[in-house]
Amino acid sequence: KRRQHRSIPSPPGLPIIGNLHQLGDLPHRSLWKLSKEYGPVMLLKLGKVPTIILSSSETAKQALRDHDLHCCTRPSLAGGRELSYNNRDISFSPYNDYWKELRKLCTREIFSAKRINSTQPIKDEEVKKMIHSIAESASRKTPVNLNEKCLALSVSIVCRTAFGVIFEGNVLSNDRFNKLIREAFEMLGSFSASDFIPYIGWIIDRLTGMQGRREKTGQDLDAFYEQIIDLHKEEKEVGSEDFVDLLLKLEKEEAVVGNDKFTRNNTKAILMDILLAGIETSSGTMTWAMAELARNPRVMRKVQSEIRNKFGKRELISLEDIDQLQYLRMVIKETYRLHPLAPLLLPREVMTEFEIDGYKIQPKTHIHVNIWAIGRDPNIWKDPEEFLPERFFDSKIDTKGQSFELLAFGSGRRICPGMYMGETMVEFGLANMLYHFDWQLQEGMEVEDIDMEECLGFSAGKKNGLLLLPVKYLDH
Ligand code: HEM
Repeated sequence: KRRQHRSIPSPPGLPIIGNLHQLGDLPHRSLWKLSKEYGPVMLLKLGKVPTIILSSSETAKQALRDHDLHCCTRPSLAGGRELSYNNRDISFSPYNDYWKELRKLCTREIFSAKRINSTQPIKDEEVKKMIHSIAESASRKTPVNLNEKCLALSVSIVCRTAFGVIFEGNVLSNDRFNKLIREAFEMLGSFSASDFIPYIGWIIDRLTGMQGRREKTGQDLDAFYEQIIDLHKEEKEVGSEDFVDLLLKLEKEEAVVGNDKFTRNNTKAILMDILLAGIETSSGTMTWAMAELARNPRVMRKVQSEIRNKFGKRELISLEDIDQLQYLRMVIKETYRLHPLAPLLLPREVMTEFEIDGYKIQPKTHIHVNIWAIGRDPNIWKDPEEFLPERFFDSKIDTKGQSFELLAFGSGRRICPGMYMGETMVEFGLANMLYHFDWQLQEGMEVEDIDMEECLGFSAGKKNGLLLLPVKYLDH
């Protein structure tokens, strides 16, 4: 009760910009350090915007479970607005009837286990292609860039299963596409002055070139969606339509979703969600897992033995097989703990006042949950900096949104709807890469030389290429 009258701990800021300068290049790390001094509920002023940072599993639980309904809308931010055709997608839409209906529709048509499992033959084909291309590098004894391999795998799986198009030879070149996705992520992840600094913020965005980059990224992505839509011009037989056909049908019928008449912009906004939310997250998780395994040869040997001893000689480790791979699952959980791809989740905005730890949180305040900090909390995890999958042995902690120690997919109403799609892609890709190849460091390199630098901004992917030498297992 006494605490209710205290103000929320808050690091001192500067006039106009408040605490913006304290975010640094890697905000999740800067905020983690600040939280050690100011505690698990911390109030920052980002320019004019009050922002709460939650850095413990207990405070995350209070916000995302106990008070989810008070804070499950999203703030409208310049980057998201530009790329989502004015928040017409799922991720950036405010909490309203449009979001509810759209999320339901996408869950039924694309995210459900039934839909995902029905696309397994496509995934089998794409994983076989990947194994084949890695095997070529193995026979030439040339290293493989795992960032690129994992990205190519998620791009081709998502483009084929969700958009019904084969990526290679049909849409953008690999290089241009990868750059575009990276740039889009940076746009969504960077703090934009116009969101936080009244009156002059938009001038700053113009002077720094931020506004120009945002518009260019928006235009390039728009051209990409046009290509996908063009590939869907021909009418298909009933029953053979894919997800894009369904969206185009909604447009044609002038369907009303929530209170919004469904137009071409709605279609494109939804394509953006799948593209940006689905590809980098899955490929980034696979890359981090491979980097950690390369740095921890004991764990690498153990996970490979599990897969190889269970299944003997196989062309492909199938999705059903993966149910038996308990240690692989632990390796993936440990990767989510240390390298969550959305380390601050997506921002939420408070709709009605509520309390966390006795502190009053006011409407319009933004909320970030620092799951990167929670993954390193020594009160929860013994030796938190160590990659130790065994910590999940006999543990009930999972990533489904009820274990607030491990929130890689978020929790509450805004939990990631693509969780099953993402998890199966990661498990399937990793199981096969680990089964078919041994992975060696390049000559002259030691495990300590593997760099673990993160990308700038809000998505914490691996910044530099992970180059490892594949050696075909069955040739041994
Ligand atoms: C390993 C893979 C993935 C990870 C780690 C991941 C993680 C996340 C996280 C942390 C959020 C924010 C949750 C919150 O704010 O509480 C999110 C939201 C979202 N994700 Fe994922 N995701 C993955 C895969 C996917 C895939 C494959 C798709 C779709 C193809 C997808 C679509 C979405 C969408 C649409 C949202 C916004 C949900 C909303 O605001 O209602 N994700 N994801």
